[in-house]
Amino acid sequence: MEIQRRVSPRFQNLPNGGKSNIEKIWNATKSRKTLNTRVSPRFQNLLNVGNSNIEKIRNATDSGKKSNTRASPNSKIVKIRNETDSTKISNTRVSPRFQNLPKFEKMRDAADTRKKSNTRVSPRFQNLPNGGNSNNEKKRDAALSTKTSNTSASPRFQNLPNIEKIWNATDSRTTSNTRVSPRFQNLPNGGNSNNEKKRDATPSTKTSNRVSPRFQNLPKFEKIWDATDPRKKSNTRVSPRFQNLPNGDNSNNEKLRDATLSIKTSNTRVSPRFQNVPNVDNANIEKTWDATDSRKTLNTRVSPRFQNLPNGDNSNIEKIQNVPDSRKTPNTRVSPRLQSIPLEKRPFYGSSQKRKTLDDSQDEIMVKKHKVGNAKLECLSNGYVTVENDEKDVADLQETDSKGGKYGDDLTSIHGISTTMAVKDKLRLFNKYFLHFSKAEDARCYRVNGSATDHEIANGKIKDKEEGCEGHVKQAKRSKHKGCVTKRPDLKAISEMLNKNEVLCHERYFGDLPGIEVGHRFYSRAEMVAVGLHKLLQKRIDYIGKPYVESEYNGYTFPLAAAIVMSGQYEDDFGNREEIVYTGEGEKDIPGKKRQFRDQVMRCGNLALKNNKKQSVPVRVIRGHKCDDSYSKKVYIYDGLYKVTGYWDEKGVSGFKVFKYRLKRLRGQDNLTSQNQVHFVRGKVSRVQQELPGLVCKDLSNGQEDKCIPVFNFYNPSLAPTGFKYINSIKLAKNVSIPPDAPGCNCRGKCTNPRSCSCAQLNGGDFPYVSRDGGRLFEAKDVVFECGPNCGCGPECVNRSSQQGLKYQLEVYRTKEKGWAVRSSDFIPSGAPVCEYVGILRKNDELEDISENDYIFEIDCWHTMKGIGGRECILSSHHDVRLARIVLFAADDIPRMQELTYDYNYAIDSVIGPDGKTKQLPCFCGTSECRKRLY
Ligand SMILES: C[S@@+](CC[C@H](N)C(=O)[O-])C[C@H]1O[C@@H](n2cnc3c(N)ncnc32)[C@H](O)[C@@H]1O
Repeated sequence: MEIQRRVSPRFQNLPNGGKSNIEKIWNATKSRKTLNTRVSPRFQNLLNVGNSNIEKIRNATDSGKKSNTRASPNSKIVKIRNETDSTKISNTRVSPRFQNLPKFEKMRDAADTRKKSNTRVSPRFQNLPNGGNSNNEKKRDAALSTKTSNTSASPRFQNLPNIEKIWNATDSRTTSNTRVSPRFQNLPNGGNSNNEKKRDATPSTKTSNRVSPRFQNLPKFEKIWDATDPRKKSNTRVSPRFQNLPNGDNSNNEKLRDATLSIKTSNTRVSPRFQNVPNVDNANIEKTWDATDSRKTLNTRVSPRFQNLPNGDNSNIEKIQNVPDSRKTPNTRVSPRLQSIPLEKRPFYGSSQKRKTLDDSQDEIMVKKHKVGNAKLECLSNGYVTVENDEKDVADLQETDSKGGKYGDDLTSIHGISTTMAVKDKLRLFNKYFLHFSKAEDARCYRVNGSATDHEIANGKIKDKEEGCEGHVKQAKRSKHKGCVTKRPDLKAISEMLNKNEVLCHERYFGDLPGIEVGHRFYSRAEMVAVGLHKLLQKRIDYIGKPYVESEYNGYTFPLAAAIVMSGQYEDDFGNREEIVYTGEGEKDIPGKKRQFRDQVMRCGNLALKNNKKQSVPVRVIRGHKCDDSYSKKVYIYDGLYKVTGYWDEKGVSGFKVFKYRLKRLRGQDNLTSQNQVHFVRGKVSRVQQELPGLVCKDLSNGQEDKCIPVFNFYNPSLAPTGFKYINSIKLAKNVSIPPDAPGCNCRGKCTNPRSCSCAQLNGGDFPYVSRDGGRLFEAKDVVFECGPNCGCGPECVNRSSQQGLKYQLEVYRTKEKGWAVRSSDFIPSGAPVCEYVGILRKNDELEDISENDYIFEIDCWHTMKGIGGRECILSSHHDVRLARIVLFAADDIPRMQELTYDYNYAIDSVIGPDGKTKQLPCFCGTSECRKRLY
């Protein structure tokens, strides 16, 4: 890049005109910082803040950070970090230990190894005679000065929290060479005379020649690296092993080596991200990062995303609880700009859940969750349904509403997280397991048949042994019929959650569930179990056989039904919007089949519904429909509370006795609308677009996409978006260039074997996507390495998931208060790539008036690498993280026609206008988590 030729004044007197690698890196880093996508893209500038349904799958924990872009509350910090760490980037000397790691790892590693290969002469020694200027001397000197620099933070960092100082000090050590070691400061001439320096250098030379037997087989560079790397605040620490040794044996080198070793042993530690994920492949990339990076100190923080994962990873939570308060929250890294803002008002780059779970009373979360179960008591004792009197229904529903919800005020939130968010989090957890088991399934299928997945088999994509293994297909079909072996990841996911007590409501209870509105869609029965809406996977009637606590149900007769599913499986079911005739359960020949083979009996669920009628206890009704979008091929919609108004028995279609129940929908509830009904039908735009009301543009992409992108404006049908040019790939400003294509993998067709695919290796030894639904991101990654132009695989390869154009039928529409927005008339599954954030890639200093520009997106993979969500950095053609593509992924399953949003997470009061005054913008996202102001 042109900018690489710029040499910092600091270094202009250095050998080679300062064009050493480090210089180039330094300059490149600066250029990285200035690179921005100035976006006037297709949807990205249309995405509004809100539900964050487009976010990184890695949860809302660290969502947002869009504010970093322009408001950039912490951009300064990010820049410092970039400056220091990015020196790593172009260091081409890579420790042999890491040569097989992805380039990115190498970069990181290289940063720390740069001293060993540092052929630059410390300015301090440039005047020494050649003899004193030997490379070894220089290296030793560098090592020494590096060590000492750990003891004090560069003035640049003195206002940063400790963690930052350490981090920055670590990486800034190269520049600290000019500082005088405190050891020498009292010497004549400040200890700076060359002779002194030489004298000082000599003893350390001697000691450094002594190599612990443990290290004698290591390459020399490694030894030096071990000894010199100052990550190692631990340099000053003496390993307990050595503390009692006589001084002679207690040499610094030994200590250093020991410290190094202890760092190395941390390789066996698993990144907190993975510790709780069952059977997860503990990607080397993570381990290496943990082991080699001084940012390790951050490992003590556990992302709230994972705190509720299996086993609770208590050890890490303990760590959090034990760290000083100042480090418990993301406030550990605070831009100087924000330091004057009180702690509670500082921007928080994550979900409110994260903020909450990091405080001291997080244990209450589970307690409160259990409390949700108390709702049963309240509903029952309210007796708010009377079968005879509809007016009373309304009154009772209103009464409970006015109390702040049917479950009382304390149950409208769970530890400060709205119940809506709690439900969302559970579904995210479910999806995480789902993708995990889908991934395992991919691997299993690869082992069995080389490539085909069961999903492909089930979808009929694999028909014969040419494409898949015939035996495997037959086996899959057989097991499906027997119902004995299930490979369905949704069932595995829910059993995992049940085993680990991770479902939202452990007890069943009656009435509405907080956080689940009428119209809520679930894409399998398993999801309903996860949130406690209907807790039986197989049965249609979810009932309570006897009360959990007798005293809570004075006088009520059990069993009592809590919820029923109408899935159209019963030949005798009938229902419209307000009234249902529901067939009792049992006595079918094959579970899951329709046919009755003997008389039904009045027990279990059937008896429960009868008791519901007698005691006026309402039942939740869920309507199931066929749905191609869904992995279960069904979708289940919550339709609200119904009362049982009558029951009888009759001869069913099969000639046997069946029980029938008439249920009537309680009044005063939201109705299912075209927005929340599953049978929402919108004609495919291509055919009926002319007739669609509000259509102001047939195809915003002007034919650049395979699918047209219509624009609707129901508020002003003559107003289409203006000042907008659609592009479908990043454009480069004149002075920005993209690196040459990286070498590719040697796979053919589709990449399937992670061991032989070099791109999978770059991703830590596995593919980042699961094959399901055309590729879904399995989990959030720091950087995703996709296959590129030099790879042998074809365009259908799963590791090109974000390169395959728009997969979903997007449309732009005008909102009432937020300007233009985007939604999809297709269902989007979690982890699916939605679209790329494209625009013109410019350098910072070429952006004018950024305070007035809402569409700038700073490209900086530190966001994703540090768990900041909202987007994913993708490298495909080249491997330069500074110029990664930014792709937006679905964080959750996104129902049709729901606005696509991500949380910009602006810090309140962080946006300053051109007049120097704070700018304010009310937020209209309408979510339960709304902070009321955008900024
Ligand atoms: C990147 S643009 C999004 C596209 C924008 N809606 C448009 O029509 O151009 C961000 C701007 O959208 C508007 N916006 C997005 N989300 C909003 C929200 N929740 N409340 C209010 N305004 C919002 C604000 O004007 C914000 O500055």
